[in-house]
Amino acid sequence: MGSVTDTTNQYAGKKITVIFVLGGPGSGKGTQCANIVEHFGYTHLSAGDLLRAEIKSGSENGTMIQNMIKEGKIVPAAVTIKLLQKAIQGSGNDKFLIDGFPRNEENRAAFESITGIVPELVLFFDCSEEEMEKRLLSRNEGREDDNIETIRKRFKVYMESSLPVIHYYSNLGKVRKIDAGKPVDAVFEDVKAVFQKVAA
Ligand SMILES: Nc1ncnc2c1ncn2[C@@H]1O[C@H](COP(=O)(O)OP(=O)(O)O)[C@@H](O)[C@H]1O
Ligand SMILES: Nc1ccn([C@@H]2O[C@H](COP(=O)(O)OP(=O)(O)O)[C@@H](O)[C@H]2O)c(=O)n1
Ligand SMILES: [Mg+2]
Repeated sequence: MGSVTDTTNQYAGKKITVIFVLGGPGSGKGTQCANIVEHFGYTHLSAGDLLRAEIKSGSENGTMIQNMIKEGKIVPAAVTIKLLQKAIQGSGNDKFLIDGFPRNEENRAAFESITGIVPELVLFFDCSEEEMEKRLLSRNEGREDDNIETIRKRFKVYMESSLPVIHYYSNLGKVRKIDAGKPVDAVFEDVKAVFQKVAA
């Protein structure tokens, strides 16, 4: 079941490895996860993507999720965790990058108590707000939250609620901090160095 020092997770009868990928909005989490998938065989689970898919599916939670994303707020943990559990169970893989989760203390504590899963590592993409803002404003994915008003709210939530989660894992010695302000390929060089050290 796992404890804070044991990263051998038994989940639904299977041994699995989980890496949390954290960093501010626009720090490059999704971009680097795509590279990691290609080179290291992980399955990428983006909490934001799962929530957006849930809105599109017409689920009863859809309107609530949509409103929260538009306001840059964090959706209740129970909702996001259910989506992550379904994705883990349906994947057939045993190695996961969980991108954009946990984003606050409620996410973190609920995930640990509901799933018993403890992350092997936390990749932290460290990037200046100025650079993140520039990237988000030119992301062009048609997202309802990539406008300057919502971006400012997301930065505030990041500073107040998400950074403490990174500090929590930092105190456990699990955080690998990456300078995410560099070009994509240079960031991936640093990411690769971390993954080459992760036990197979
Ligand atoms: N290192 C980088 N340098 C410049 N632009 C980047 C870099 N990494 C990602 N981007 C671009 O910035 C935007 C945000 O990246 P994304 O991976 O979606 O970040 P996140 O998932 O952390 O919000 C995208 O348009 C992406 O193409
Ligand atoms: N754990 C999470 C992750 C995302 N979200 C919501 O989804 C939005 C977009 O998350 P995302 O991870 O796709 O955003 P980026 O950091 O990739 O820009 C967040 O601002 C939250 O409103 C959430 O509520 N809980
Ligand atoms: Mg993303």
